[in-house]
Amino acid sequence: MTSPQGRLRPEHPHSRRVADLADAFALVTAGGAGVPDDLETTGVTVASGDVLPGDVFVAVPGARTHGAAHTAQAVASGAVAVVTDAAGAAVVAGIPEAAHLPVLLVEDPRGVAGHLAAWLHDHPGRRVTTVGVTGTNGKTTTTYFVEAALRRAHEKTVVMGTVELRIGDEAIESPRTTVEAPVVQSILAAGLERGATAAVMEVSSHALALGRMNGLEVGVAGFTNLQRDHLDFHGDMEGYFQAKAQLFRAGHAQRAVVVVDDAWGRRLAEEAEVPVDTVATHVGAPEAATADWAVTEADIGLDGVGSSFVLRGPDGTEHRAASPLPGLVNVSNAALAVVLAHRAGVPLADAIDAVATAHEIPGRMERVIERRPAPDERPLCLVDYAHTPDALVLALEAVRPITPGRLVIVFGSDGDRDQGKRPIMGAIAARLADVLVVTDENPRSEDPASIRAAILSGVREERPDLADVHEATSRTQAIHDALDLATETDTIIITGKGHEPTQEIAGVFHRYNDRDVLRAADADRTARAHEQQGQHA
Ligand SMILES: CC(=O)N[C@H]1[C@@H](OP(=O)(O)OP(=O)(O)OC[C@H]2O[C@@H](n3ccc(=O)[nH]c3=O)[C@H](O)[C@@H]2O)O[C@H](CO)[C@@H](O)[C@@H]1O[C@H](C)C(=O)N[C@@H](C)C(=O)N[C@H](CCC(=O)O)C(=O)O
Ligand SMILES: Nc1ncnc2c1ncn2[C@@H]1O[C@H](COP(=O)(O)OP(=O)(O)OP(=O)(O)O)[C@@H](O)[C@H]1O
Repeated sequence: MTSPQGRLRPEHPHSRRVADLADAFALVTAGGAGVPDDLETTGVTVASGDVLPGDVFVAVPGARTHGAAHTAQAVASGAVAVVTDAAGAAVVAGIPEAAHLPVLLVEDPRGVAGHLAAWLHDHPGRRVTTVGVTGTNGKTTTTYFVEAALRRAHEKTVVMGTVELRIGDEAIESPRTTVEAPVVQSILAAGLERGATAAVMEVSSHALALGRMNGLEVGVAGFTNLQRDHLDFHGDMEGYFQAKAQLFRAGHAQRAVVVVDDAWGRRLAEEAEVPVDTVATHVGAPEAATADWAVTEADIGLDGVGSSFVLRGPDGTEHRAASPLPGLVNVSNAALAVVLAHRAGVPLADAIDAVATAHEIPGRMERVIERRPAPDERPLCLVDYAHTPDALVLALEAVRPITPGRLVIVFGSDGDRDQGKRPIMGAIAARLADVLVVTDENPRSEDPASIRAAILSGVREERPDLADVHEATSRTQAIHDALDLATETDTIIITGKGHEPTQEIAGVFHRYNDRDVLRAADADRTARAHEQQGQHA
């Protein structure tokens, strides 16, 4: 079966000789067998399940398996050659289906994969305007803000991120925040083929640590912030910072825009190897005096939801701007996006105008049910992706000012991920929300009840009597419970899963989406109300 990513490959890919690829990267063949002179390739992949006929299969050693062990599947799908390390070549030598294939040796197959793909597709990243956004929180929101601005100057754009992979209006679900390096290159190549002239992408720390950006030098790199997350992978904050910092080295970006609200951003701006625009987004903070760009005023509550703000530019000129989404964090994201898009060539006024009206960002403070008075009587219901302690604080603080009644939160915490944050998240919710419904997020291989217990231990620190604290053993039930508990003056915020289309429980991905469940629960209540009215009539 072809991976859906195949749909975002170029329809008419460059065809290049495998011998030229070997020459270009000084690759030697394992065991002395040569590369047939007329052997051509049209694609590169690191995943055997994604191979299309004509691909070079780059077999990468991983934490779980060596890609080389999956060469038979790659061959069956039409791989024409294998690039791998010595250990991989030894594995391939034992696979009869691969006996006819040239095997090219390289020390670091994962590191070279993006460069091979960039070479094959003739460096598509050099022929489109590119923006990459990294940081713990705000990547998705900022990316969509930037895309809205880029669209003022480019008819067709490419978006790659957590929510989707999209060329113009053609989108597929994204398997992760940043796809493998050869996929980045083939999507850019497909974008160019279909007339896209600009691309904006989210860049995760995993991507930087695992070479997924190799082969691409983005035009402008953006940094939002660095907060506790992914310590299971990076070990400590220093390791996490160093991974992010790679995007700001020569060869990875031409220039950068860095939010300097936190100490990590200030350090990054100092250590970056490329020209940097600094942006201070906290009104009155000391950084505002020295940053190139600064938010000098911000008012929450524009249209009852978003915020208006003033952005001072490097020449001292003040620009009136706005964020369409609630909370000061989105002022931060909007300010960063405006400067990123401007540095990527969009006139400043157009960038400001476009960002101010970029409402639709899936699962990011998404307004799913509007506040409605009786007879319907519904609370305002938001779906938000906050899944780190800092993001949770900011999300709850953003929603408090637009909540006349009680703040109701439905939340959980991921299984098989940083365990330390569970009680911290519980304590934050207990402190900043009024009513808590503790439930599951993606339990993965863990026992869901023990994850909830860890969250509840943090809740108890703040609220020993567990008043207004509920536990629901399914997320769907939790959402129904929240709707039962809330009245029209309350706000329900469902955090942690955002746009996610599935819930992973015990190794199985179930179709699940907070927004859809919320809408169904809302429709269910409406139907029940009508039924009751019918009975009373
Ligand atoms: C920690 C991490 O990122 N691991 C990635 C890493 O896994 P790994 O080194 O263990 O690789 P492996 O599974 O042993 O496989 C080795 C090689 O064999 C290949 N293979 C494997 C099986 C097979 O049948 N056929 C095949 O070809 C794989 O494609 C791979 O190239 O390399 C694999 C492919 O090369 C990735 O699939 C895998 O991402 C896993 C799925 C993952 O969950 N990554 C997450 C943590 C991630 O990257 N998240 C960030 C966002 C984080 C955030 O901000 O929230 C992201 O960018 O999405
Ligand atoms: N600039 C910011 N600073 C802190 N928190 C933020 C910021 N922007 C957004 N958030 C919070 O973090 C959550 C995630 O936002 P968003 O999806 O834009 O970030 P992300 O970096 O893409 O996260 P992920 O990589 O986990 O998808 C939001 O729902 C919001 O609550």
